[in-house]
Amino acid sequence: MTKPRVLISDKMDPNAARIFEERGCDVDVITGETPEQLIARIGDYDGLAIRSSTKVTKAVLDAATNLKVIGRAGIGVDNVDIPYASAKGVVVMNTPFGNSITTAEHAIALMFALARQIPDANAQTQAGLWPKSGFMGVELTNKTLGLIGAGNIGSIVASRALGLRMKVIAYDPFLTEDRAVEMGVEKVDLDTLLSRADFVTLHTPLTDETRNILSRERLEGAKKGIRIINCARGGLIDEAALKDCLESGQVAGAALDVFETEPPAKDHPLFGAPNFICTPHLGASTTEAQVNVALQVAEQLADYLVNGGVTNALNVPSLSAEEAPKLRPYMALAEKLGSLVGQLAHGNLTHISIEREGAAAELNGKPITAAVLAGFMRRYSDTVNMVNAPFLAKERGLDVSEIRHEREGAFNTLIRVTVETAQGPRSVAGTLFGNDAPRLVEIFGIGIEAELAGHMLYIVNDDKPGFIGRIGTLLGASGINIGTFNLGRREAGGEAVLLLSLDEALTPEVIAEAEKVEGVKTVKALAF
Ligand SMILES: NC(=O)C1=CN([C@@H]2O[C@H](COP(=O)(O)OP(=O)(O)OC[C@H]3O[C@@H](n4cnc5c(N)ncnc54)[C@H](O)[C@@H]3O)[C@@H](O)[C@H]2O)C=CC1
Ligand SMILES: O=C(O)C(=O)COP(=O)(O)O
Repeated sequence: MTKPRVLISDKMDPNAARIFEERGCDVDVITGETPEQLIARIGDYDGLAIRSSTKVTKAVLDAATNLKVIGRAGIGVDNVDIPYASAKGVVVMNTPFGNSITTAEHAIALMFALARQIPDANAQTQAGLWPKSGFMGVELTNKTLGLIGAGNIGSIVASRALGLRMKVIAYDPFLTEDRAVEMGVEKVDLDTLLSRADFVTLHTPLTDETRNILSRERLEGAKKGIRIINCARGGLIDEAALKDCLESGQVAGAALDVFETEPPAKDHPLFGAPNFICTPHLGASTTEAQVNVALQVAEQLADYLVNGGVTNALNVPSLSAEEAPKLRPYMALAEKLGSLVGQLAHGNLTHISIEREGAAAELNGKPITAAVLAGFMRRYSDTVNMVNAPFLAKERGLDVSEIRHEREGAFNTLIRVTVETAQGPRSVAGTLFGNDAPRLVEIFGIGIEAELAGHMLYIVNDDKPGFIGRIGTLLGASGINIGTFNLGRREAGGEAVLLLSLDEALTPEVIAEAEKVEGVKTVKALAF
C-alpha cells in the first residue's frame, strides 16, 4: 500500500513531522510559499497540516485533487473555506483545546500591559529616559471585565480574572445561565456589557455574525475610558473607528494580537495611536501550546489517513476512540445498504429514510446516516464520501429522515433504508453477524441472507424449477465464476430474488443473455 502523503505548510513544532512518519505517512515540510506555489504543489498530497498563515481557498481546494483531510494545528479555521472543502469531500479538523490556556494567558498579559502601559514604559526607560511620572496606571482589582465570547478561552480568562478579584460579565448568545453561574460570571447583553465594562476582551470565532461586532457605533457608545483586548480575530473590531476612539480618549487603551489583514501594512493607522499596543498574532505561541497542537494535529490526520478515525472534525460527525471500533462495521453496512438501494431503485428519488432497530438504535446515528448517504449518492457521482454526501443530498433536495426503534425485531440489530419511488416505498435491510460482519437480510420485502461485496448479479424471477440451473449454465458458458449464491422468495412459486457474487464484472452481452432466460423479470449488475 502506498503511504499517504502529508504537507505541513506552516511553521509547526517538529514533533508533528515525527508523528506523521511514525504513523506511516510520508511528510514534507514546506512553509512560507505563495498561494500560487501551494496551488502548484497541493495536488500531490492526501493531507495538509496548517496554522493560520496558509489560506485554503477555493483555488487551493480545486487544485487539491488527492486531498482528503486538512488539519489546523490550532483553533480558528476562518482561513479555510469549509463549505467548499465539504463540497469537495475534504474533512477539516482543528485542535480545539491545545492552545487555549496559552491564548487566555496572552489576553491576561495584554490586560496588565494596557493597565500599566508596560511596552511604552519599557521602551522609554531603555531609551535612557526615566519617565516615572508619565505612566500612571490603573488597578485591575474590583474592575469589571467584559467577555465577548465565553467558550473555552473566554472561560479560562474568566477564571484568571476572578482570581485577580475582578468582576466578570459575559456576552455570549450560547452561554446558558447554569454555565454562567458555574463560571462565576454574570450573563448580560452586548450593550449592557459595553456600558459597564472597564476592560473588554474578545474570544469569539470570526463569523458573519461576529464580524465588526465592535463597530464604530458600539465603540462610541461604550463606557468612556474602556480598554479593549483582542486575542481572537482581526475583523471583530472596526480598526479605523478604534483609532479615532483612542485619539478622542473614548477608548483609553487597546491591545491587539490580531489584525484584519495579517501582517498589517507598515503604515497601519493604529500604529502610533495613543495607548495602542500590539503583538504579531502570538496568542498561541508558547512552547507548551505548540507541542500540544502539533502532536494532536499529526495524530488526528494520521489516524484519519491510515485508519479512517475522525476526531475534532468540523464538517463531518466525529467518532470517538471508544465508539469508532463499534461503529465501523455499522458504517460499512450502512454504506452498502445505501449503495444497494441507490443502484436498484429507479426514477427521481426525493426521500430516503434510515431506520435503526435494536442495538443499532443505541448508537450515534449521524455517522451511520452519513455512510448511508455516501453509498446512496454514488448513483449520482463517483466522488462522494461521508463528508460531501450530506451536502450533495441537500443540494439535490433529498429529504432524509432518521427513525430509531429501541425494540428488537427478528434481529437484535438492524438498519433499514427505504426510498420512495413512483411504484411506492422500496426497502433494503441488513444486520451484523458476530457483531462485525455486514449481511443483507431483506431486499424489497423478500428475506435473503447475503454479503454485499465486489461484483454481484441481482435477478428477480418466477420461482420455478430449473431456473437456477439455467442461470448457472449461462454464467459458466460465459466464463464467469460464481463466488456465493443467495436465494430468497416471497412464497413458494411466487416472486424470487437471486443474488450472486461473481469473481469478475458482467459484460453487457451476458446481462442481455440473462434477460432472455425464461422466468427472468429483472436483471441488474451491482458493484460494491
Ligand atoms: N490569537 C491567537 O493566537 C488565537 C486566537 N484564537 C481565536 O479565539 C477564538 C475563540 O476560541 P475558543 O474559545 O477556543 O472557541 P470556542 O468555540 O470554545 O468559544 C467561542 C465562543 O464564542 C461564542 N460566540 C459565537 N458567536 C458569538 C457571538 N455572535 N457573540 C458572542 N459570542 C459568540 C460561542 O458561543 C463560544 O462560546 C477562536 O475562534 C480563534 O479565532 C484561538 C487560539 C489562538
Ligand atoms: O489557534 C488559533 O486560532 C490561532 O489563531 C493560532 O494561530 P497560529 O497557529 O499561531 O497561527
